[in-house]
Amino acid sequence: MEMTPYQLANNTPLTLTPKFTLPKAERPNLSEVLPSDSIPIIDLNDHDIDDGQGPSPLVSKISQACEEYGFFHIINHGVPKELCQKVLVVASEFFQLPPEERAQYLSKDHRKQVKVFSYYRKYEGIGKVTMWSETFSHPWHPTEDFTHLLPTNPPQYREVFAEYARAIGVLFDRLLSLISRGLGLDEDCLKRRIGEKPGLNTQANYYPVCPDPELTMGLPDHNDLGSITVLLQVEGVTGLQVIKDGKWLTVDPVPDAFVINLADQTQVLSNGKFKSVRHRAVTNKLLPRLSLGMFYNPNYDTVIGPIEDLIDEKHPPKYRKYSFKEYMEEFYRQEGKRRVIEAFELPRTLRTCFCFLKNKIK
Ligand SMILES: O=C(O)CCC(=O)C(=O)O
Ligand SMILES: [Fe+2]
Repeated sequence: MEMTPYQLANNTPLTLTPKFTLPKAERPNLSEVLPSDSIPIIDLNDHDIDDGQGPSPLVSKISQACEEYGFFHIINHGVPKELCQKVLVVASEFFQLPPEERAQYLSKDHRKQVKVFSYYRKYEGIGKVTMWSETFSHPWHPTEDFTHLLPTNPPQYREVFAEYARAIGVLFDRLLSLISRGLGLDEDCLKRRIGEKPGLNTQANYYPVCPDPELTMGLPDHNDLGSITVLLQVEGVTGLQVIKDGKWLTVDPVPDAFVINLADQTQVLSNGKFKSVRHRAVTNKLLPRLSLGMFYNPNYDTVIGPIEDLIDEKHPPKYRKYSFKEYMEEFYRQEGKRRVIEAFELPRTLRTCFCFLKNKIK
């Protein structure tokens, strides 16, 4: 049965024309992707009192997951199930609006706060290939600054989103504090280092049904930019994959869970102890998929670099200090390659020198 293709906001039908087809070497190779059984599921209700001997069982589990995977699920996270369902409904209704209604948000200008766009990658000899998805992105806090820019259709969008953002704000504080303690730091350390007035953005990714998922990608492989990401995915439709020991693993949705993934700034702040993991989203033949990421980024003026308490002779700094503005300039310079922190790595010879200078660079 022929399906009617999804109409992107720019009124292009999403079909397997060369514009949306990946060169052979870049295809997802789905038969080689492994199942996700091993990705940790962490219960936030676990025992969380430090007993004076070491971190609480909850903090130990989190820090182990951050070190080994940089990716984990959380359950019993305190965000009501109904609220998660409601936010997925309004986000998915948004993508069902007629293309001309979504088109008012179309923009390639990265400074624009509220925008609809599609990811693409440039390939040598081929040029741009557009990914099999559409993304709607906007800030999630402080709501009074941007709510008037959000859609009035679907009618509940603004209200549901504001409620979801409040709940996720509380969750971010808890996660940042658990991850900070997992690094052996005080609970406010990470949040303090990510700094004042963080850039809080959300991204709803819609992946329409694809006649041949082997030929396309929903979202190409990348690392997230900020500190941590809280991702909600619709249940029953897979698509997210992460790389572990050189192999792609699927991250199947776990009921009532969020996926937490560490992003580049946490890898740098932790001096490489905690991993920002490469991930991607593939497409599906039978069902469309929707994911909703909530991001917590430093603002442009914040200076990021390995936290001094984590540096000693055995752990010389792996990265130089940079402002988040510099990081983003590098990000845009790479045009989607998204291997940004590699540009801030210190050459090995310099790392040990920095140790001698430790007191000076504080
Ligand atoms: O759709 C997904 O599961 C992945 C989304 C993602 O990686 C992102 O928005 O950064
Ligand atoms: Fe991501």
